[in-house]
Amino acid sequence: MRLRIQATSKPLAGRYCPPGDKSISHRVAILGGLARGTSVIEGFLEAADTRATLAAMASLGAEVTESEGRIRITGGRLEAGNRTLDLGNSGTGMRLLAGMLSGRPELIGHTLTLIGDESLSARPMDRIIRPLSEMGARIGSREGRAPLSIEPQALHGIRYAMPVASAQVKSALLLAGLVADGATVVVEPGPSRDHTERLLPAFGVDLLDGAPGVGVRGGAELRATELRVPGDLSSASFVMAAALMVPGSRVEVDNVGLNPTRDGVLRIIDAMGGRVERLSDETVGLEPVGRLAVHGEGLRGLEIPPAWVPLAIDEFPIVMAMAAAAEGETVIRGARELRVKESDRLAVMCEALAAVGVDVTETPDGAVIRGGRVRGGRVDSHGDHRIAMSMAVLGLVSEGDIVVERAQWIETSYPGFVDDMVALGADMQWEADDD
Ligand SMILES: O=C(O)C1=C[C@@H](OP(=O)(O)O)[C@@H](O)[C@H](O)C1
Ligand SMILES: C=C(OP(=O)(O)O)C(=O)O
Repeated sequence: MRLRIQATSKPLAGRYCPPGDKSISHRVAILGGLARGTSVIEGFLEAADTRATLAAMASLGAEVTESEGRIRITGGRLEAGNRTLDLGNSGTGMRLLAGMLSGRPELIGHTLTLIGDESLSARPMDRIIRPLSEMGARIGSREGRAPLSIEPQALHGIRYAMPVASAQVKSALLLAGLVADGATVVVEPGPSRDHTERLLPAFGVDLLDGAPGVGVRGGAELRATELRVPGDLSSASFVMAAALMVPGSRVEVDNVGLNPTRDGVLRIIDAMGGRVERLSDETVGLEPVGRLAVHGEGLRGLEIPPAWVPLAIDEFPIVMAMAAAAEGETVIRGARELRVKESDRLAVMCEALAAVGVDVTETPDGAVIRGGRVRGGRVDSHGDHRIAMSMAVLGLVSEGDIVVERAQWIETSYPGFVDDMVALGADMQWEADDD
């Protein structure tokens, strides 16, 4: 399916509630499946990635039911069996499950195979295989890539200094550490999202302060819990960018997660001169959540401090789209990690921006974007949800239409994206492919 976007003639306006947080939903599916009892989860993200993780836990024996917008997960009894688990497009699902499964005592003697789609099968898994193997895990791979075949083994804790800030690596090790002998401690080179650390205590697991790292001691029994998943700031950032880019817009964003380990996009918007008011702040359960008002009053280019990159790692495609619509030059450095996401996001965004007439130069670890004129044209999502949504947002301020081919990949993280944008006044429509 392709998505056609017309420049909007009127400001965007209204109140908007983002879908549930993807990172937290993955973690809740896994921890709920491990915990004894029934966990009740409100706001779980209904999207392809999180459904894949939930389905994997169900095929490992967790009971999952859904009613009245809540899911109930009854866990604590993983079933042995030789199974193939399909994680689709989801790096988080594959890496966290690999960590969780690699030491499960009830699965020793069996082999679990983790597979994914073409994009996921090209992404590096050696970053988890190496430290998990150090703990005693046995994980086969195709030269460090999926499919992964996991033969659960008794594990021992390690102290691991991570070479890159990655919440997926950190979480894979902490999940493995839940059943390892002794303490497992991870030390990051810089902060990455800390949802796993916030959730573990809610499921009855004490964290170890391994300053400057964080850890767990093996053997804790997880207990079911009730919690509400906040709205996803990464998904909301597409709508926020649209409101910032279309002059005169005012959009209120409700119930959005404001965890400081992943609010880099708010820092970037602020440094671009974008006006985002914090109307309220509260802590819902374990995570800070708030209500924001976003105003379309213009943006200017900036040099993004490399230290902010891990705090906004998934927002770079939309930041690049904002930079294209901003006045002046934006410089991105220290963002090589973007090359190993669902697509090579530096290459693909630079190609897409150039295709719609933006003056952009790709660099080995970033890009230089000179904002101003966006002519319009046809681009391909490269099977990457965030590329599709970023280019769709840019279509709102482009001279001619932007057409995004293979935009159905939006389903990966945000199936309601087009409906939400249209409800706020955007002009975008699905078109069937020609053939
Ligand atoms: O832990 C998580 O939920 C995520 C961590 C990030 O990946 P890395 O850990 O590879 O940086 C991010 O890109 C991904 O969308 C979600
Ligand atoms: C990188 C992403 O997800 P994952 O690594 O889970 O595929 C993303 O959602 O942008």
